[in-house]
Amino acid sequence: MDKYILALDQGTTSSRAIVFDQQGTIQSVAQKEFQQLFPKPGWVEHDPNEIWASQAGVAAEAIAKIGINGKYLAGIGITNQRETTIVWDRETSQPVYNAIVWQDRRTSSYCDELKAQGLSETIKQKTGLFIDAYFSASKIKWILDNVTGARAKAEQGRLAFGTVDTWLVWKLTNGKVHVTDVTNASRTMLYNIHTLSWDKELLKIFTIPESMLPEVRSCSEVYGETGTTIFASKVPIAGMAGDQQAALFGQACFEPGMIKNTYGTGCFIVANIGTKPVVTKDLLTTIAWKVNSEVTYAVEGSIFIGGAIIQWLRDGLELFTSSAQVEKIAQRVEDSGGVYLVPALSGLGAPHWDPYARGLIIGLTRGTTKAHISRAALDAITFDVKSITDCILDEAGISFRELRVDGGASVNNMLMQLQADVMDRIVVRPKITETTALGAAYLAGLAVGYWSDLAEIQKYWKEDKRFTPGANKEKQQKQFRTWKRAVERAKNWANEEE
Ligand SMILES: Nc1ncnc2c1ncn2[C@@H]1O[C@H](COP(=O)(O)OP(=O)(O)O)[C@@H](O)[C@H]1O
Ligand SMILES: O=P(O)(O)OC[C@H](O)CO
Repeated sequence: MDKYILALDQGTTSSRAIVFDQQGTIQSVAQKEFQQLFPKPGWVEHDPNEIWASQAGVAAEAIAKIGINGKYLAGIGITNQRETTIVWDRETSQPVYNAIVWQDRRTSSYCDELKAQGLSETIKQKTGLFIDAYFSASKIKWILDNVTGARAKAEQGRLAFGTVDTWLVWKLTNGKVHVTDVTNASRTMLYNIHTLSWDKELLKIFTIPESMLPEVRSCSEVYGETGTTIFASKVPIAGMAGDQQAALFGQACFEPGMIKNTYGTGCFIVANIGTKPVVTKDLLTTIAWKVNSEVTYAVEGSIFIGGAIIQWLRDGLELFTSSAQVEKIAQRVEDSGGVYLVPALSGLGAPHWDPYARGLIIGLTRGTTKAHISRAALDAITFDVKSITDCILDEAGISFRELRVDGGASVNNMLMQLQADVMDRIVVRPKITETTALGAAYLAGLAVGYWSDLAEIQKYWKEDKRFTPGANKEKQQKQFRTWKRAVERAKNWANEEE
């Protein structure tokens, strides 16, 4: 019987497990949503034990569906929602607090203090990141400062920190292995992307004991073996990368200048910039992957609300009952009828980095219908993405020909056409849009000799549909300029005095 690779894709709203064969074809999928906890406005948490239980459950289900067990797995690749922060007791493996999710804004005012101390430039130069509550460092500090006894225990070396990749490896190996990979490390705001090490000055600033941190490894190597409970035999864990970097890998964007966008809850536009970490004004510089001891860097534009704005029209405004309906409804009108939407529901990420911005719908008249609002929401997603690709062009000097797309909302053909129009660039959707899981599978497979090299992987990338800029492009570009005025009005809203 042939062997397979299992990818564990631990996302913000669900845990997924996908079995791939040697052609990179999906053989089996299992998925489970888990609880989103919102204890206070702006706070977002997950239960780490539920993350683990759901991930372990879907792993078992995915292999059972095709009647195999661990003996038929050549390796496991892990990919994960990034930045989300878990701190646990090394002895008991029990988390000391819930996972603080990347979307959580509780540390915004602490981040303002760091900015006021003039640390922005130092942190940007060392980590490639903007000071923002998005990243792990301020979340770890919050746990140490707010959970009774946590700081003392951490100082005694009794607590471990991990992003979700680290937590899953810890659980899969029964607490034997405490590692992360360079991509996840590069999102903590504690990792120096030039020296490729935890940065002592940053650890001091955030008052985090180094003993809590995992060992940082490459994205493609054997980190350890699983226990035998789920898989009935030991399986090498051999690949690891944050989900957006894994998607870049799964999209086979191996050459500098290649670029992808994932249209999920948020939108994450990531461009391969080669082996030198260029620090730009408005984008993040991050590690794309480390394979065979070579580090590849990327610039990234992170948009916090992407497909989630469609979810909000569905669940918050109840304009329709399934996200897919937005396309038909928006098609009822020729354009948004002068309505503009700024999806700043959790502040604005790149290129504005304004945690106090809030969502806005402007240009309403008595003639406005839900079709106009639906269209304005689709436009807004493409405008946000265009803001980032403009920065990638202007600041990183990347004049890409085509944008490779994936993620849940990339199935929306109208959205993809609008994207091509406003950017005046080709948009290409591959046959397999589960690129995040595929990237993790490739990384694991390369480490265990299941695939030979990048050239082989490149061959498995197949185009599904291509969207070419059309007749509408001037109109969309004009509306993009108007939309930018709306963005200015949404900025700093939650911070303004009465
Ligand atoms: N046809 C569609 N048109 C627009 N948005 C969609 C469509 N289908 C799904 N979405 C949006 O895509 C998102 C789900 O994408 P997915 O990649 O599964 O997200 P994640 O991995 O971030 O949980 C949801 O926010 C949903 O509203
Ligand atoms: O879980 P996703 O796909 O929404 O991705 C989350 C990102 O990794 C956050 O940086």
